[in-house]
Amino acid sequence: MNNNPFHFDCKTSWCPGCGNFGIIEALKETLQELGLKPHETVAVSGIGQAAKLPHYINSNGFNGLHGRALPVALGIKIANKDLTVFVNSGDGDSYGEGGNHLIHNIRRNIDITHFVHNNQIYGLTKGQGSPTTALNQVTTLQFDGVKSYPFNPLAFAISQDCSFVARTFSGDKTHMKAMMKAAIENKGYSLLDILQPCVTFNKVNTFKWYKDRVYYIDENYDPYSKEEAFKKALEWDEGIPIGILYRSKKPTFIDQFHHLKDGEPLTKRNWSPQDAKAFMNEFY
Ligand SMILES: Cc1ncc(C[n+]2csc(CCOP(=O)(O)OP(=O)(O)O)c2C)c(N)n1
Repeated sequence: MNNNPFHFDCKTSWCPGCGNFGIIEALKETLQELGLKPHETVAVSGIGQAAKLPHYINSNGFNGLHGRALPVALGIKIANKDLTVFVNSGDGDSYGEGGNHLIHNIRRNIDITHFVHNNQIYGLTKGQGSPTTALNQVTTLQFDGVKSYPFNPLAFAISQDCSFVARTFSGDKTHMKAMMKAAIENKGYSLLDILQPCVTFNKVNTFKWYKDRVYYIDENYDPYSKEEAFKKALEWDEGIPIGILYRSKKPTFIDQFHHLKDGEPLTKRNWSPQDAKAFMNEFY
């Protein structure tokens, strides 16, 4: 008997040993420990193995098109600012097909949390190189190795003054929960990159590979220093820092529009045509 209100008794189509199991358990426990109720939360995703998560958790959910989780999450949050909205999607969905939305979500700073299940491969479509696959790594499609240079999501987010930038590892539940809690509590767009092995299609970045490299960021580290954060984000091969790399203080998207910020969530208002016009005028 599982007493977590976010627990949904169902079968998954994830492979035995997949990092997604640890991630969903950590997420359910974090949401419960934050005192949230399922009806107050929305899990949003795109397409992929990670993106199946909204099907397996007892919250509201929206499974969008590939790469389109962020604009859906943004729309939901604007429509009902009282909801806790989080995105769970893969590195392909988030940094490849959804890369353009990543840029503009960082700019807008909407108050949502983005959990990227980063297994450094396209899992659902059977092992092609993703934006975070290492250079020259042989995959099921790139027989001669990947010839595109890998994307560094954290360095990119830091360079754009993202509100919250952190990394964790799916083999460390305590750390994952601490990062998830901090990310959800942050007011603004929070990017949490979760290193996660794909046991079937990525034979390089295994549990052991990550375990041998990850190290905790020192507790005296100052996440408000952009220079330090950038240096941390560039570390990889000899040691992979996990923890909060960067925070920046800036207003959220909703806080900058009094029509959105003040009063009831949009979904609870009685709209007259004049109200709707005034509302739209603020945006254009
Ligand atoms: C526009 C579009 N392009 C490509 C696809 C095919 N496709 C579906 S899922 C996927 C890869 C998913 O990989 P990732 O986001 O890393 O998640 P994972 O399955 O590894 O969890 C691709 C390429 C699609 N459905 N739509």
